[in-house]
Amino acid sequence: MKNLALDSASHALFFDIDGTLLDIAARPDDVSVPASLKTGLQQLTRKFGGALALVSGRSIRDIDRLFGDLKPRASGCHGGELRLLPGGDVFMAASGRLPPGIMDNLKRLAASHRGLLLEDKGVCVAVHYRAAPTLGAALRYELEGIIARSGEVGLTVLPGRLVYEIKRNHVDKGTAVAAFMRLPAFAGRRPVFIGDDITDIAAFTVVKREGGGAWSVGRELAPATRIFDDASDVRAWIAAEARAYVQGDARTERPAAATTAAGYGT
Ligand SMILES: O=P(O)(O)OC[C@H]1O[C@H](O[C@H]2O[C@H](CO)[C@@H](O)[C@H](O)[C@H]2O)[C@H](O)[C@@H](O)[C@@H]1O
Ligand SMILES: [Mg+2]
Repeated sequence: MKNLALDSASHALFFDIDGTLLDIAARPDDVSVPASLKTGLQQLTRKFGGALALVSGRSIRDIDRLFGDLKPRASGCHGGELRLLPGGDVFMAASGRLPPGIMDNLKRLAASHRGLLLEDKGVCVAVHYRAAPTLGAALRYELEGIIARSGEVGLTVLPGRLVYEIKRNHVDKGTAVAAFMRLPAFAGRRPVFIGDDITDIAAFTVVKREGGGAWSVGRELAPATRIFDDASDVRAWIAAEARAYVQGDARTERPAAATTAAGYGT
């Protein structure tokens, strides 16, 4: 773990989930969320005056299944869903579910290839091929064909870690970060985004434009500067930052600005 002290009064934090906070597992449901991570994120949220959000390809419903009571500010489905306030309402930044015709074709495709797993997330869908890694390029070709033949415009195939995501192309993790940065709890702060995948590059680009930090996990992902070795390295950093806050370490901490009684800004 590197020594990366951030000023909690002037930075905002954004975390990707899979591969960044959580270790990669064979299937989406196989991941585990350590209790210490939930506690650490809760403490960091207070430390940074509420300026913390999870920005994921998972749906917010799935994020809540994993993180339980935390109910953080979050974006799901690669910018397609937004929950701007902790525990608040989720609204769709992308326009509706994928058309039934496309879903039917995706189901047929998944049923005809051993090892494919369809994850229907509502405003986006993931086609996982971790159990059939050699399908990669051919699968992408098939997916682009399904979209083209549907006549639906504005959809894109986004490659991730042994997965292709089908999503609306007017939203991404960058549009999600920009939406959070307009909120009072975030405005004027320098955003730091931590992510592990090419699906995070849109967010890296936005935080760099805002004068913030783009930190990747496990590999170089321009324009990010690689900082963390893996997800356990990120979790250790969160735990250390949270510990310093709880212990009131006078050398690194300043009172968080504009927090409510619950510790969350607006
Ligand atoms: O943006 P993220 O928070 O990183 O989410 C990206 C996708 O993560 C999940 O899939 C990935 O992680 C799984 C569990 O480790 C793994 O089995 C799979 O191969 C990975 O692609 C999630 O299932 C997707 O919905 C997210 O979009
Ligand atoms: Mg990730």
